[in-house]
Parts: sequence; structure tokens; C-alpha cells
Amino acid sequence: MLETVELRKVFKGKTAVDEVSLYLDQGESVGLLGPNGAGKSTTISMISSLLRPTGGDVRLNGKSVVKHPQDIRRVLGVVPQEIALYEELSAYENLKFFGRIYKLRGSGLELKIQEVLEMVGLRERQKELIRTFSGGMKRRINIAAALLHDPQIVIMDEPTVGIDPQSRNHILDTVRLLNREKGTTVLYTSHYMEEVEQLCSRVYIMDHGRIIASGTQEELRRILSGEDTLLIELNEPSPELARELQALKPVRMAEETEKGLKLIVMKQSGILSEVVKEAERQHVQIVNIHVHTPSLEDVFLHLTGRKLRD
Ligand SMILES: Nc1ncnc2c1ncn2[C@@H]1O[C@H](COP(=O)(O)OP(=O)(O)OP(=O)(O)O)[C@@H](O)[C@H]1O
Repeated sequence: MLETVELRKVFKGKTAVDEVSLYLDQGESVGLLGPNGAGKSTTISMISSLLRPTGGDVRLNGKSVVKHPQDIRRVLGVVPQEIALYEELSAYENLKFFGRIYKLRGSGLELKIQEVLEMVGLRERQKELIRTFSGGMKRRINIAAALLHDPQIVIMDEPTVGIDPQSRNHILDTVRLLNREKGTTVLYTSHYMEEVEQLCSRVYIMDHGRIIASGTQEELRRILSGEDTLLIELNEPSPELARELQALKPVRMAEETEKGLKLIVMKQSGILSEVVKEAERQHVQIVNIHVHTPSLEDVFLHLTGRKLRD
């Protein structure tokens, strides 16, 4: 339905997006994951024809979006990171304004406004001024505005960054409703792995402007099929222990966590006894050890050597 073909963007000699090829089939919910500065927003701006690519193409049903930008604007709803609302107007008035831009009028527009307000859970608050809303509520109205023209494809750029948990839950519910009940195709960018795990069937992982891995969640996890993740709870933090363990051969990755350490290790490497011995040597007490199969977050750490939220 929608694809990018070797998409590139260079800003003053600096490559922000480098040969990105991705596709969305109709009705899919796809995640685009990457740390800050990975190139997600730049990719989205080119897909939505707000930014001209330096190279490559975006195609909607096989037709170039770069050459025919009006085609994509009709079928696409984009929720950008920045809030773009009139503070001195009410939620309802804002939606009326945006609806008119989409050339909606009269009772059709009224119905649509009430429907999108219901979807984001703010129907009861529609008469209140935007300036009295929390950041999360503003973000939800921004989402509502992007849904007024019944888009076939919705792209959301990190919609849950920095907002309250209640609004976050509403936004996740809205994405589920759109995709699973209305069949809307969704591209969801985030650096919260757990959101993508909940919402998306397929994932692209982006870093330094490039797609470094892609596939279903299961396929991505298989990258680490020969490995286990150990969560080690310690009585006190120990950067020394993390350093020493990182140097051991079966340890792919060691990082400190809130409660102790996380290790990605080769399966059946007998590493546990080494960990216990090393902890004793460092006079650190192990409170608990959990072994589990790697998460998408672990896959990311393995591929980039960095945490998503670095
Ligand atoms: N208009 C611009 N001019 C110059 N450089 C830019 C411009 N827009 C983005 N960049 C650079 O391109 C790179 C990718 O930025 P982009 O905003 O696409 O990343 P991102 O993955 O969306 O991260 P974030 O979550 O921080 O928005 C960054 O190094 C950024 O500084």
C-alpha cells in the first residue's frame, strides 16, 4: 500500500536518513523504533510529503508521492510530535477549524467531531479551552484532529512522550481501536519498546539514519535465539561487577539496571557459577537471579550496543 524506496535525506552534508526502504500493507500496524536522532521524524516528514527527499522515493499504491503529493494528503493522518492547536479556542472549536481545512462542513463535520472526541475520550471536555488542558489531553486533541477526514493510514510520531499515564492509556487504546476495529493502517514511532510490543505486528529498528533490523516481533527475537537474558538483583549497585562480567567470553552485553545488572549471555554457557564467583570477589550480594528469553529491548541493545532511551 505504502512504501519507501531507498529514501535519503541529507541536511547540509549530514545524512539524517540513509537508504530507508520500508513498507506498510493495508491494515497493518507497524512500529518504527529508534533512539533520539535516529531519523524517524525525518522519514515521516518525507512520507507525508512535508519534506523533499534528497534521494529515493515514497510510493502510495505504486505511485510516486514525491511527484503527486496531493494523493497521500487525502488518505494520510499525521500526528506530529509538536502540538499544533489554538490555545484560546476550545477543543471543539479547534476540531471545527481543522475539519474545515479538510473541507468538511455542516452535519457531516459535527458527527465526525463527536466521533473523534469519543475515540480519544474527551467528549465531555470539548467546550473547555485548550490552554486549560494537560499536555496529554492536548496530544489527544491533536490525534483527534488527524482523524477527522477518516484517513486510511495514520502515522504517529512518538505520541506518548512526556505525558501522564491516563492520557497514555487513552492513546494506546485509540491506536488499537483504529487498527483492530476500523482496519486503519498504522505506522507508530516510539522509543518505548513495550508500546511497540503491545501495538505492532511488525517492527523496523532504525539507528543513525538506517534500518538496522526488521521483521515480526518473533523474527527479531530469533536474532537472539542462542542467548538468554539474566536479570541479577544485587544488594547494592556495582559498576565494577558489570565491568568484570562484560569481559567474560559468554557475556554479550552487561549493563547496570535499577536493581542490579542485566546480562545477555550465550545459552548453556555455565555462566551462573562465574557470576556468583565474581560477585563474591567483589563483596556484592546477589539477592535474586532471573533467566528469561530476550525482549525486543534486548534485541535493540544487542544490535546497537546502546539502550533505546540513551
Ligand atoms: N531541519 C533539519 N536541519 C538539520 N538537521 C536536521 C533537521 N531535522 C533533523 N535533523 C537531524 O537529522 C537527524 C535525525 O533527526 P530526526 O528528528 O529525524 O530523528 P528522530 O529519530 O525523529 O529523533 P527524535 O525522537 O529526537 O525526533 C538528527 O541528527 C537531527 O539533528
